[in-house]
Amino acid sequence: MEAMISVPRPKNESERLAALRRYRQLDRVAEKDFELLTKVAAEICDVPFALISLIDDDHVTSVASIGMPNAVLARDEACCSWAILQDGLLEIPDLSRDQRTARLRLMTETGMHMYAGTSLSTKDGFHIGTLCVLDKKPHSLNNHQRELLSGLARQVMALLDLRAHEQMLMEALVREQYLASVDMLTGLLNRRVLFERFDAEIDRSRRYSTPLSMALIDLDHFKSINDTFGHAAGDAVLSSVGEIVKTSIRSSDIAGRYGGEELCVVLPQTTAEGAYALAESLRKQIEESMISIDGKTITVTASIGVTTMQTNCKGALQILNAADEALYQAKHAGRNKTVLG
Ligand SMILES: Nc1nc2c(ncn2[C@@H]2O[C@H](COP(=O)(O)OP(=O)(O)OP(=O)(O)O)[C@@H](O)[C@H]2O)c(=O)[nH]1
Repeated sequence: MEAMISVPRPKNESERLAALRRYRQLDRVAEKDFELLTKVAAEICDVPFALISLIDDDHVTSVASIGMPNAVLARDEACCSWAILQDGLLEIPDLSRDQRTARLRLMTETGMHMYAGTSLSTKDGFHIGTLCVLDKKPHSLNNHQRELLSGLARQVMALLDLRAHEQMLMEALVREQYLASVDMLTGLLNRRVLFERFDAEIDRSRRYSTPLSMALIDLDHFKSINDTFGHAAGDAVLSSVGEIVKTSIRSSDIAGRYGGEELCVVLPQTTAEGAYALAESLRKQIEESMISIDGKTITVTASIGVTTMQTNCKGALQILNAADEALYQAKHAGRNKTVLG
């Protein structure tokens, strides 16, 4: 048996692959809109099969199809790999009579005989995939069908562009929302979002009569850490404490940076005892942590004020004041302590 022909790569292959990556998520989305376009292609060309394929480094993946299920083929096994080598339509009226395709499993195993595929070309001219039609009977398309198939490929590309843009916008939005809500140093919520979420939790707690507690964490003698080791070291300490807090709380808890070296954890559906236990665990973890910076190891302790929302609570400020008062007592009692107010 003759060996299968290996399909040459386009001259601009690496740039072509980079262009394809801009549409990276789309090969996982078999969308109804794309399927409809394959159906239209099959109708126009009066054939039972049509596919939209994206052509990656080694594979050709059909992302939408009619008449056959979506599949992944090795690049040397796909007619589409030949189609992207040229501009315009590649038409092979009988695969068995063309030396490029006569050995393809598509032909020998599934009995496919006719192929017509047109490249999906990006605005900068890279052929990232194809819209193609197939038939088990050998035949050619007429000029009208060729023209419509090429026009339809441009519509497929326009839809791919639209989806890629939507995706980019969504990612940018998620990134913006993240940047606008997180304190970069500690990785916890910033003060504004912390208070928005805190207010919402107060409302929820009132409505459902569930407990709500909070812990205010203040690093001890932080000024002397800055003075001794430098501001960058102080930042590293804050970042490390932020990480301890982030990894110790539940996903329903809300942790934020309240002020310079003060962190705040809002604990929905948590009693005073539960909040005290969590605060103690945080305090111990902070005390035991060794923060290495520039070959030096820095240790730090924290004082924590814990409080829980009372039934007659007037709002966030009242809870914060109570936690602050408990924190003051923790500092007054010698620091590295948790006080329940
Ligand atoms: N490195 C660094 N330092 C900060 C940051 N925000 C606030 N600080 C410093 O934190 C220090 C807080 O000092 P103080 O309020 O006197 O409190 P303290 O030294 O921790 O003393 P006690 O709280 O009483 O134990 C100040 O020196 C601030 O400049 C920050 O983002 N990075």
